[in-house]
Amino acid sequence: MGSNSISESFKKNPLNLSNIIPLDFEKVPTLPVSHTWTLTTDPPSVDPFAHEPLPVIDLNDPQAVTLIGHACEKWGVFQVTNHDIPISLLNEIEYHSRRLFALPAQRKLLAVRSHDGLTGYGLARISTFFPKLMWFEGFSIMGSLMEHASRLWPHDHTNFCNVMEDYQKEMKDLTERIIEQMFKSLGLAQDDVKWFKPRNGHCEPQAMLQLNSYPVCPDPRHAMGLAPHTDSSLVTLLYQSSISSGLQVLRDNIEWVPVHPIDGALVVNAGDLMHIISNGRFKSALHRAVVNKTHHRISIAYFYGPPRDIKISPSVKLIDHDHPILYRPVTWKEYLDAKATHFNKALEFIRHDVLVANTCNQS
Ligand SMILES: C=C1C[C@]23C[C@H]1CC[C@H]2[C@@]12CCC[C@@](C)(C(=O)O1)[C@H]2[C@@H]3C(=O)O
Ligand SMILES: O=C(O)CCC(=O)C(=O)O
Ligand SMILES: [Fe+2]
Repeated sequence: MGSNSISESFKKNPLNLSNIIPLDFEKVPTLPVSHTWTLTTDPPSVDPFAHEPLPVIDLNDPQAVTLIGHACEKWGVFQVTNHDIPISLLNEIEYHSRRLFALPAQRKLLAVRSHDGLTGYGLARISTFFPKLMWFEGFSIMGSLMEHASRLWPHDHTNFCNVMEDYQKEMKDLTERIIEQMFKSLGLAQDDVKWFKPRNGHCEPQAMLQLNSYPVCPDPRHAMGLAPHTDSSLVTLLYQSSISSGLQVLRDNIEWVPVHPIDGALVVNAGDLMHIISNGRFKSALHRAVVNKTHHRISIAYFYGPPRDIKISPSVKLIDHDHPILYRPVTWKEYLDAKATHFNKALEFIRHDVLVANTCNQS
């Protein structure tokens, strides 16, 4: 793979084993100190009628483009219905994810992610930035899966692999449909974002699939499922099974608002790269996942990003006297490098006006 593929970023920013290997959650009756957070994750005291609710958009709505634009400006997150992903496929991916996480810990560790790799079992990459560990285990998939899957199920991984592959194909098409609508709402046409779905098609987007598992937790108020972060992608599509909620979005920098699961709906997250292209017009929302005492929660995130070597920068159409350019061009790989060092300050690091300072630091 070329030096600008996102997996190069994981090689360059390897993790420590203690930030990869999850706890054997079934074996701990109480919350260990290593997983006890000082802040409580109490349910937000939001008056459901005090604010505009998080948008739910019917993709067949003739107004969909406008609605998506508004949702991205106000929230950076929304849910979509009528997306044409068969419910049977959503059920299947949930079934296979649950089957994976239900394996004994020792078995799962046979497929653990390497310290500089992407595919495999482990904690979230952002774990390094927090003093406490998360009540979380994940399985990341980028590119070929066979090797890891056959360690989990030596004789019986074909179904798992097929479902993961089908799901990624469907997600790619849907994500591109939604991105097209986002671009439209910004007034951008095919010619303004040439790398996106090029007609000759030799410029493949990079994407990765992440199965998230939040086991039942003995003390959810003092635990964290997935700590607050923004997604580094262009767009992330999240399927959260309707069994239990857990995803929350920070509204106006003040309060955590739950994203209630809607049967068969998908959550769309505008990522940091979309924020950059839109020159700050679209939010990439800070979100987190909390855990609970009764239900093992599963979610499946599909991160979509530009092809390697493609520099993402604010669209010239969105820059004018009143809207000066905010960010300098970055590839996804460069952005992930910045994220691996600066985490939630990565966007500040690539601000256009700090260009000189950064260049000096690197030399
Ligand atoms: C393509 C991506 C998106 C990454 C980084 C890279 C590979 C791993 C992804 C996740 C998956 C789990 C949540 C997250 C926050 C994490 O810790 O690792 C994601 C992160 C990001 O959105 O920054
Ligand atoms: O599990 C969730 O609801 C959130 C997952 C998430 O934010 C992610 O995978 O980036
Ligand atoms: Fe996320």
